[in-house]
Formats: sequence, structure tokens, C-alpha cells
Amino acid sequence: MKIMFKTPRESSTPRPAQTPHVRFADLYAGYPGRPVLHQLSAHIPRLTMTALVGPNGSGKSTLLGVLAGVIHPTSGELQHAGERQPAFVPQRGAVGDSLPLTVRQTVEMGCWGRRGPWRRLNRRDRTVVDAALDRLGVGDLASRQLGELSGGQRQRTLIAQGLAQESDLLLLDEPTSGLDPEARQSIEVLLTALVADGVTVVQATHDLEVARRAGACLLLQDGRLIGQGHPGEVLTESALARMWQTL
Ligand SMILES: Nc1ncnc2c1ncn2[C@@H]1O[C@H](COP(=O)(O)OP(=O)(O)OP(=O)(O)O)[C@@H](O)[C@H]1O
Repeated sequence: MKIMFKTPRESSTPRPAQTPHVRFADLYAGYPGRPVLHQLSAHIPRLTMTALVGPNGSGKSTLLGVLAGVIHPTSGELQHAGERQPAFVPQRGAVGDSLPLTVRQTVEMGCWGRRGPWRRLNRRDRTVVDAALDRLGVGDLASRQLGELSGGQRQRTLIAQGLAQESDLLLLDEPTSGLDPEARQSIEVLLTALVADGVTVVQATHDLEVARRAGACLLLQDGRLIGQGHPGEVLTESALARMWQTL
């Protein structure tokens, strides 16, 4: 297995939007005694929103975990061209509800990669945390305990934690699941703005409308890639019908 970071950009590379941020080839990954991803080869385009689509159990979260570096491939090649460690917003969040953490403390944990766990934050970190809280509209909840939040407020807090990591690659696992339509739309607008600000965004989603508005799409079934490219070319009626038929 080969994992590489910071591949130098060549002068003859295509325009930035087409340049891969992550590239993987013949990738296999899973859990002890449970292989999940089989021979995946694809790339995640830079400065683009990529949607990971597929039925329950098709391997979307596992692939996000591999891209985030929290699940190690059993074999294959994975290259990150990004400058920073990816920011990962898992489906339920790594923070348990029972922990006595406030919203602000939860978002501050996004600075730990730079600062170290439980270290004092500097002024710049505090500005980053304030900006992330404001951008997700949870600034007025900053002193509330995480366990006292609604599902949507909690989800926004976890996305704010992802933003506080200031990464150039943001990975989100179903970031809008459980949110009301207005909150879903505001998260979509935010993610689109992040791409314009210079972040490569990858999100697993079951929302085909969201996936259709993405710049790129990876379609997974049973841990195998059955489509990749522009959503208009990947999410065709026939591809979706084939996928659901075999379930
Ligand atoms: N921690 C784990 N240990 C063992 N097997 C796991 C673990 N997490 C997931 N799996 C298994 O890996 C397979 C892929 O799961 P994964 O969560 O990646 O799918 P998914 O496409 O994200 O599903 P969903 O849409 O339901 O979130 C499933 O068969 C699942 O049961």
C-alpha cells in the first residue's frame, strides 16, 4: 500500500478545478474480518463538490474514513495533493452526547490538530472558532451543552468543528440528514460557498437532488465503484434503476 501527501503540482497540469485533490487506485479497505471496498480507482477533483452516492451499506462512510486517514486501506494506492490534513465530519460525530461539552468547546476541538488537545487557544484560533460558529448559525448556542441540542443544531455544531480545522479538504458524512428543508438548503449554500473559497468538499448523501447539483459524483454499490464523473453522466435513470433493482 502506498499513501502519499503533497504531490508537487506540475506546470503542465490542467486548470485547478480539474486537478485531482485525491487520487486512489486499486484501493481495498474495510474492518477486521470484513472487507468493504473492492478495487476502487478514482479521483476527487480539486475545488469541486463531490457527492458520494449509493445504497445503505455500499461503503460511502468507509470511503470517507479512508480519505480522512482514519481507516487504513488494506492495499492500493492513495495520493493526497492537499496542503493540510483533511477535516472529517462523521455521520454521528466523534463526540458522544454524554460528554459535558459546550457547543464552543466542541468547535474548539477543531483546532486541536494545530494546537494539541486541551491546549490554550490563541487569538487567531478564537477568531476561527467564532467565525465557524457564526457561519453555521450556532453562535448564540455557544454556551449550551451538546447533549441539550436538537439534532439539527448538533449537526451544525459538528460542521462548524470541521470548518475550524481550516483544511483545504472537507469530508462530510450525510451532513444534512435529519435537517429540515430550510436548514438543508442553508448547509448546501454554505458548502457551495466553501468550494468558492478554495475548499474541496466531499459529501456522502442519499439526496439525489443534492448529488445532481454537485460538480462530480462517485456511485458505489456493494463496495465497488459503478460510476464516476459528472452527476449528469453518472446518475442516469438506467444506472439508478440497475442499482435499486439489485438490492
Ligand atoms: N465499524 C465497523 N465494523 C465492521 N463493519 C462495519 C463497520 N462500519 C461499517 N461496517 C460495514 O461496512 C459496510 C459498509 O458500511 P458503510 O457505513 O461504509 O456504508 P454506507 O454506504 O455509508 O451506508 P449508509 O448509507 O447506511 O450510511 C456495511 O456492510 C457495514 O455493515
